[in-house]
Amino acid sequence: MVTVRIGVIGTGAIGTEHIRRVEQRLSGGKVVAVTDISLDAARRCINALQLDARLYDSEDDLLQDPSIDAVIIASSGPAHEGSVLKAIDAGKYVFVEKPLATTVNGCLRIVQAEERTGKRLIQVGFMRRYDPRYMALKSEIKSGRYGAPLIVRCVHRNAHVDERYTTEMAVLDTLIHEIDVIRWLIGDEYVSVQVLYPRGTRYAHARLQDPQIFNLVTQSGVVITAEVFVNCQYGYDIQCEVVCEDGVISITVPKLLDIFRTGFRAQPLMQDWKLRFAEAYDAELQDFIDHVGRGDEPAGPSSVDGYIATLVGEACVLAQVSGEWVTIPRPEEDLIVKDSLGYGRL
Ligand SMILES: NC(=O)C1=CN([C@@H]2O[C@H](COP(=O)(O)OP(=O)(O)OC[C@H]3O[C@@H](n4cnc5c(N)ncnc54)[C@H](O)[C@@H]3O)[C@@H](O)[C@H]2O)C=CC1
Ligand SMILES: O=C1[C@H](O)[C@H](O)[C@@H](O)[C@H](O)[C@H]1O
Repeated sequence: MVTVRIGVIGTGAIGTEHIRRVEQRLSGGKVVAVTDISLDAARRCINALQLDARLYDSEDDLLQDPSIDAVIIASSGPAHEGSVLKAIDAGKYVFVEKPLATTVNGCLRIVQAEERTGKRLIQVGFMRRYDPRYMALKSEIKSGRYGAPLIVRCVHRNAHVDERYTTEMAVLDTLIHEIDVIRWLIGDEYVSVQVLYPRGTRYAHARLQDPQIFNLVTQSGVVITAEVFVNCQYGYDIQCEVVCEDGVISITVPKLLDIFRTGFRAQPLMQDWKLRFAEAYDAELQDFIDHVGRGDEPAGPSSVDGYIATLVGEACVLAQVSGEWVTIPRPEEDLIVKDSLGYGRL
């Protein structure tokens, strides 16, 4: 096992978190280079984490460094396609935050470019597949003890978002986690989607519909109701309940503490994704580093998973605009075959 030398493109919120975990918590990896479209952001990250890493003026320069084995792409979503394609061209392994790309065609360009190399290079940051609660939920469903899944109810609530967050971002920035993790949980593909807009909260800015309810149907007829509410005020609340023929299985809200005081019992709630999914982020990146360090191909969520998530996401955006039920195109047949052969399946 060699130490995987990592370059990071995008040193914002999650980029900095990923660098911190590689440097301070995980094994087998070292961040040796960083870049960001804002060099100040990259310098702040190097200083804050006291990194022994080279600052590159651009991703092009970073990707030309032959000593770099792999890159973590944690820039803003619209930038992912270009960076991933350049990284594939430079022969680097790639861990890319979701979404793989913000358009279906962009995802297909990536899948085809990766395929031309003859090996798997990409892992997508769908970390919920590595969350102990989602893993336990999947294991219970797969056991068959509860019969077939019939209905899935999800809640994805953030306390607040800022003015940059738009109605459409509720899909490729937020709901995309449910889109990926539910198809992984129940092993089924989506066929249609409808969006409902309940009465809007006064806390949402003028250009944001909030909350939103996404109703999705799968090939086997499972109905998924996913609530996205990004100004819920009280905290970061991620829920998932699977109703099966012989029982109901749901993910519990993680308990930090039980606080007792006169007349009250309270449990503090997590306020954002960093803490709620800390174990999952560590596990997904450790998995990536372990595979690359052994000379194996990444085995986590694949470029095909990223393509399918954006394909479904595009249909969700159409449903947001039309207010009608939208048919979700079937993923390209050969890609499904490849994916069904365990390509990127955990
Ligand atoms: N898996 C998860 O739970 C989470 C995933 N994300 C994803 O991670 C990505 C980044 O999100 P945040 O860190 O919250 O955003 P952020 O805005 O805090 O950071 C993005 C960084 O990328 C840089 N950047 C933008 N365009 C660039 C380009 N073309 N080249 C290089 N750097 C560029 C920006 O200057 C900024 O420093 C997004 O795709 C987001 O969806 C974010 C939060 C949680
Ligand atoms: O990927 C993420 C985070 O994991 C949160 O769940 C979302 O609410 C956020 O919008 C997104 O960036």
